[in-house]
Amino acid sequence: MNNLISHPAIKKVLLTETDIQAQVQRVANELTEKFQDNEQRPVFIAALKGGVIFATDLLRKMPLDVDFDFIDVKSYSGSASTGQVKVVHDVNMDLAGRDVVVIDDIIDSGRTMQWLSDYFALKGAKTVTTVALADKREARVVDFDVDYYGLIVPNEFVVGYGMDYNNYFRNLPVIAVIDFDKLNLIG
Ligand SMILES: O=P(O)(O)OC[C@H]1O[C@H](OP(=O)(O)OP(=O)(O)O)[C@H](O)[C@@H]1O
Ligand code: HPA
Repeated sequence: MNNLISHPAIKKVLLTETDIQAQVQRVANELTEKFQDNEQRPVFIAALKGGVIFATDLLRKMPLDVDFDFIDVKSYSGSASTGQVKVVHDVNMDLAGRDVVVIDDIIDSGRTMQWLSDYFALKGAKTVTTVALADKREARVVDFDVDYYGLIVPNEFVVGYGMDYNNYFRNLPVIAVIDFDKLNLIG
């Protein structure tokens, strides 16, 4: 089987596995400090599919008692945002009065995280904290600042560690930039 990292459509590696884990550990420490004296367990909600790999690594680095749930939202087709966030699968938990922490892989236009933040507030969350591994802040089209992030990425389409191009490269263990001229070699 071919090595995914040496796939011709992978143009440049931005972060190695070791670099990623160092940033995940830093964010885990920051969140542990924030929630360690909470009386009630915070609810960590991972946004499917991209946010799951980051969320499972993050939670295992936090020595805290937490609730864990998922929401599946979609807004991308290939590398283009449709501009509309659609809920494919909703959370199961009652969020009224809870401290909610939303985890996603990347914030690009900012639409998804802003929408999720508003959505959980409408469901009655006491607080909503946003966390993303990658912050592509140059690409924002809405005015949104994430509370905690692992790294800032350039305004290019990135893949790996949960981030995909049409469901390819999610399981790439590094974070890399895709070569759009070689996308015909995918599949
Ligand atoms: O800031 P934005 O421009 O909204 O982009 C970020 C969102 O786009 C991706 O999700 P996608 O809709 O591709 O679903 P997926 O996680 O299942 O790949 C990513 O996982 C974020 O949720
Ligand atoms: O750069 C990106 N890569 C993967 N998924 C994404 N969703 C929004 N931006 C991106």
